[in-house]
Amino acid sequence: MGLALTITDLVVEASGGRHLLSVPQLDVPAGCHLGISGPSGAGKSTFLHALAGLARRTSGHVLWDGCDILALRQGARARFRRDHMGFVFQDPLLFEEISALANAGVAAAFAPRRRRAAVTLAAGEALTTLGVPTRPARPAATHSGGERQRIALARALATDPPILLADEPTASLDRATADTLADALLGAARAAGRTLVVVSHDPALIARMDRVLTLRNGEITE
Ligand SMILES: Nc1ncnc2c1ncn2[C@@H]1O[C@H](COP(=O)(O)OP(=O)(O)OP(=O)(O)O)[C@@H](O)[C@H]1O
Repeated sequence: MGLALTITDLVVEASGGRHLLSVPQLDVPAGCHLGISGPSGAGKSTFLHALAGLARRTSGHVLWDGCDILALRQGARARFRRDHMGFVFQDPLLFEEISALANAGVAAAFAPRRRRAAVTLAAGEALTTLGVPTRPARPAATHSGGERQRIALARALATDPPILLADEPTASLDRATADTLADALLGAARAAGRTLVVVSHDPALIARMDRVLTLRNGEITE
């Protein structure tokens, strides 16, 4: 099941003090599929980074089921991300020399010892569900663009995170491949009631979200 998001008085500043992002209040229920759109430079990636506690010079509150990620120290934030969040980016960011399964299960190396086998198992299951061929094993570099992005999605799902954060997940894919990835992303979110936040310029992907926020100059317009 997903986590609910509550933001109050969130401000992210540039080093000179300029406001890159300002979100006075936002409530997103658990399991919601939230789309973030807006022109280039509007603050979309900054918003996503703030949700994960990764943005610098941040003030205010970002609560996931009541836990304020901005109030946690660095180590606790990293553990919160590890235990609750899966990330997908425009670039799949794979280790090119190792297999799809080794990539999808890479979180096992960082998981608590008792969870490692489950992460590896879930990685294999996610690849199967997403239709990524894994046998015979071959380097990730030899997989197609669409497969590579689905390997990245399987990697995000292997820890069974209640929150999925995606930044332009379809931007490097052609239309048909982008639609397949969108099916996979939304299917994975829906299957486990995950809270999904997707930053995208892709109107077809954004149109499939439960709710869409448009960012302009660092401020939200619904
Ligand atoms: N550390 C920083 N210092 C100063 N300016 C920054 C910093 N990080 C981001 N910015 C600026 O903040 C604005 C928002 O950046 P952001 O990457 O969030 O935009 P975006 O909406 O995701 O854009 P795009 O769609 O092009 O990826 C941009 O003008 C960017 O140059």
